[in-house]
Amino acid sequence: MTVCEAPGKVYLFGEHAVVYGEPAVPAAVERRATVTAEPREDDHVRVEAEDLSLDGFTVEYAGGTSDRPDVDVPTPLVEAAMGYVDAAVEQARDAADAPDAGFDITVESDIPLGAGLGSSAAVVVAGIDAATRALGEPLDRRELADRAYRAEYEVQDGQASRADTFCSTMGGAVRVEGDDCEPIDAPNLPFVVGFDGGAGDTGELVAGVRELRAEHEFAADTVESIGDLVRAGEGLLADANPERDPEPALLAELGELMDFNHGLLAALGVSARSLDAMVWAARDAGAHGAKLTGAGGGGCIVALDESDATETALSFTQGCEEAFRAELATEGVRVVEP
Ligand SMILES: Nc1ncnc2c1ncn2[C@@H]1O[C@H](COP(=O)(O)OP(=O)(O)OP(=O)(O)O)[C@@H](O)[C@H]1O
Ligand SMILES: C[C@@](O)(CCO)CC(=O)[O-]
Ligand SMILES: [Mg+2]
Repeated sequence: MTVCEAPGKVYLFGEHAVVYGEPAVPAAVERRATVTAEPREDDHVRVEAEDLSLDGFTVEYAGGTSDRPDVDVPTPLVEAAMGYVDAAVEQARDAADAPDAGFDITVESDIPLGAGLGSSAAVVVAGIDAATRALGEPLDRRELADRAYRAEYEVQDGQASRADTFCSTMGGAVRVEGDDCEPIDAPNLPFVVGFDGGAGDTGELVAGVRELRAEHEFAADTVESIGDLVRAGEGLLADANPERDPEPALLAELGELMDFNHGLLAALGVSARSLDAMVWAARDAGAHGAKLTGAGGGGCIVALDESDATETALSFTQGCEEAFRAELATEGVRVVEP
């Protein structure tokens, strides 16, 4: 039995635009998915997902092979819930040249699903790492990140960038532009997260932006403007001393870019009333900046505030179900039990 865990992430800048080749800067945070992989004698995949909630109810089931004969939940829901785990297992089988390898998989996670904190990427990264190690074929991090990206790309029908999975694999802050993925040195930024208790479907939200971008040149220009904003932000990070707490002036400039990024994402149709309410509550409380994080449509915002004011304000904001400080996860995917 092998146990691996991988972190979720927040986007400082660049979600959605990164799907179209613009740069993005996500940062891993200490909310993790833990996957246990135990090889089986047969070719079945049995999955127990303890922390799985879909559309307001919890799905708990044990899955057989991909047609899952022994679950009592309608197949489309099961496929929606377990698509990422299935894709991770397929990548592990391919990497180990073991097409009929069976596994008992357990997934536990403290990353809210569909909330913009990269739960899918963390599950896929930890799942591939645990399954390949269980087969005696551990992957180096670059191949692991690449295979995890291919898994998300498949599940999301081609609507995925490398950003989430590279960030969850490597930890820390990273810069992704197309196939160019690199860790970057960044100061430990004071992230505060607000969670509305809801969720958005990444594949659907990305598809919506793709359609808008194809239909209107101004939407394509908006995506390019996010890229310009990200390049400005990474320039600020490059000039900062990663060993020291960020200067107030840096936080103010980063926060201004975050505010602008949120506005552009809202123009692309991926914000929501609850996200806007939390963003404005954070700003009114004195946050340097605030924006939705991830695919949007519901879920989480991320703000910069070294004080407790934003976390307190969010906790009293109607529509905010949870507010918490998100510590930078400097370590990416790691082995809990070899
Ligand atoms: N604990 C878990 N157990 C099993 N599957 C999970 C778990 N957490 C997430 N998933 C899978 O990931 C899906 C959510 O992924 P999705 O990309 O839509 O949102 P996200 O990754 O949380 O947010 P974002 O992609 O915007 O950062 C769930 O529907 C489920 O298929
Ligand atoms: C919306 C998106 O940019 C981030 C989702 O967390 C999709 C992706 O990059 O795969
Ligand atoms: Mg995701």
